Amino acid sequence: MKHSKCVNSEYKTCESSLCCTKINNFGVKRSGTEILKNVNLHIHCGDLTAIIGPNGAGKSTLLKAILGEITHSGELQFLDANNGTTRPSMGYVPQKLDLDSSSPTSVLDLFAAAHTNLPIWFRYPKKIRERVQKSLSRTHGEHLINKRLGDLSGGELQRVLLALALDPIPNLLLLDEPVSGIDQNGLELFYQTVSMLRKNYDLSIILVSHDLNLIAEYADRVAFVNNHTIECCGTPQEVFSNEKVIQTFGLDWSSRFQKVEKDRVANAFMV
Ligand SMILES: Nc1ncnc2c1ncn2[C@@H]1O[C@H](COP(=O)(O)OP(=O)(O)OP(=O)(O)O)[C@@H](O)[C@H]1O
Repeated sequence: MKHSKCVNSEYKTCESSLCCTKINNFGVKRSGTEILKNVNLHIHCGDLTAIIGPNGAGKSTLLKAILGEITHSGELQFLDANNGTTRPSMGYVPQKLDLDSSSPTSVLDLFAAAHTNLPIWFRYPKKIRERVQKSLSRTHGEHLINKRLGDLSGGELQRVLLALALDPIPNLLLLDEPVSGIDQNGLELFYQTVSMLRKNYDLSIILVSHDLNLIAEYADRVAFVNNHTIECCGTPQEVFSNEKVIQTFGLDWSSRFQKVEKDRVANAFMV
């Protein structure tokens, strides 16, 4: 079988898009141990880039380094055709959140705390409630506004955190997919929402993911993190037919992609 040759991180030239984020030569050491080295990645506006890799490969570490939450070497650039080179604004949804499930804090309180200096025993101005309602509608979570955070299901909490990360709309959205607490339907809905958001807002999205089926369906690009670096990057089809990826996940996806391509051609003739 012929495997695709993946080139570390480069897949499009920045000139082809109005903006892009460049991760240049990132390295991370924690407690004296090298977690990541020579990580290079270019993300274009409107692209959903999935980060995959085995457990402990450094996927969450990469997101935290991009956020500036942990120290790293290398640099992050945001190139915007209109504004030149700047630092991108970022939204982030973590993999897990340690919530006190007995706390009376509501979804509205959470947003108000992020957007105002008002103590939570104050009655919120109407415009705050309207802004939160609008934010939640982006992820189909309007009905959750008065719910206690501790009462939200895994999928509902994910929708609330996604809405919060999108207010205001960032240049770069970083999502660490939860590995527990969300069922398959909830995950599918999450991917559909993310996919729709990137189109509507021309957002650059980096998503750490464990669900290869959903990535194959929704991601524009995939980066495979292994042995402390990005070993392979390209379209889902390119990455899933790479030998190292097949070995790591024990899967051969080439027949699946041939079927997807056959269905696409068949559908095109039926129109
Ligand atoms: N604060 C820390 N100090 C030292 N090592 C750490 C620290 N945080 C994480 N690590 C190590 O860094 C490596 C990468 O962790 P990370 O959480 O980024 O992996 P991951 O690819 O996101 O894993 P998973 O798929 O299991 O979520 C792991 O070996 C982890 O033990």
